[in-house]
Amino acid sequence: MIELGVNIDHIATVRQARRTYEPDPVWGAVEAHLGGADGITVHLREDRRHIQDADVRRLKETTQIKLNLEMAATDEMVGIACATRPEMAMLVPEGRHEVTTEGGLDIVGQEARLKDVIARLRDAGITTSVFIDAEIPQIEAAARIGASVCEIHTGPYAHAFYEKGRDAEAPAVLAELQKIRVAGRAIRQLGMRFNAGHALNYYNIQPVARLAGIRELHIGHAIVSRAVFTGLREAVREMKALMVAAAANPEAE
Ligand SMILES: CC(=O)[C@@H](O)[C@H](O)COP(=O)(O)O
Ligand SMILES: NCC(=O)COP(=O)(O)O
Repeated sequence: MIELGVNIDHIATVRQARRTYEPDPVWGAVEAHLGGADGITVHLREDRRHIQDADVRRLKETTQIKLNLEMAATDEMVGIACATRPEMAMLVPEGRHEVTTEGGLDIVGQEARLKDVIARLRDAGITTSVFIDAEIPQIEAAARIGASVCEIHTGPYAHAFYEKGRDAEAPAVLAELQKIRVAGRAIRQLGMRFNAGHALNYYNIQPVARLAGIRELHIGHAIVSRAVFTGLREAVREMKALMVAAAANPEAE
């Protein structure tokens, strides 16, 4: 069964706009769970622009579904992850001036250091994931450093989909989807779990959810945006229904 991890960063973004106590991401996690989420994702950024350290601790204590902590591969973040022990930690690249994550992690260029980070997380009992572009050298490097999961960056696919008038059959969209498909095959052949995420929404989700062997999709901005108008539980329910319907007719292997 395909799983949905709901990224609740932007509940904290609204809270931090006033540096106050509401809306509370922990309430968001409960609502997402009740809407059918299989997991909760938060990105504890080095600049703490949205999610705060205390949020991660409170989520770990209260959330009854899996917690996925997105983090830069720094000593500070590894320390927080090992102390908090989320079910999964995903290494992501971070730029101080980016609005959101702009690309996948370059594992090839820093294998020895990332291998050590992955080992420290694994020794703490945390499932290790890496956020990477749909490129075979990065997938092979992920396997070499001992990652258990690869989350393929779906941003290029999502941007092509939007730019081509939300036409899922446009050649540029099909080309980006094909890169994710090929990446997924390589990830599975190397014995890792095939996840995907970034900029997925209610319109572009189904071709990705149909890919052979896809296990988990992480979606935040689109769900929290819709939740402003429908409530989070309903926004999660609608996304999960689209995913499950698509995954019921998966692509052939
Ligand atoms: C790794 C990824 O694709 C996103 O989840 C991103 O890291 C979320 O961070 P923001 O919520 O700050 O955009
Ligand atoms: N890792 C991707 C994620 O958690 C959600 O990304 P987005 O849907 O907020 O772009």
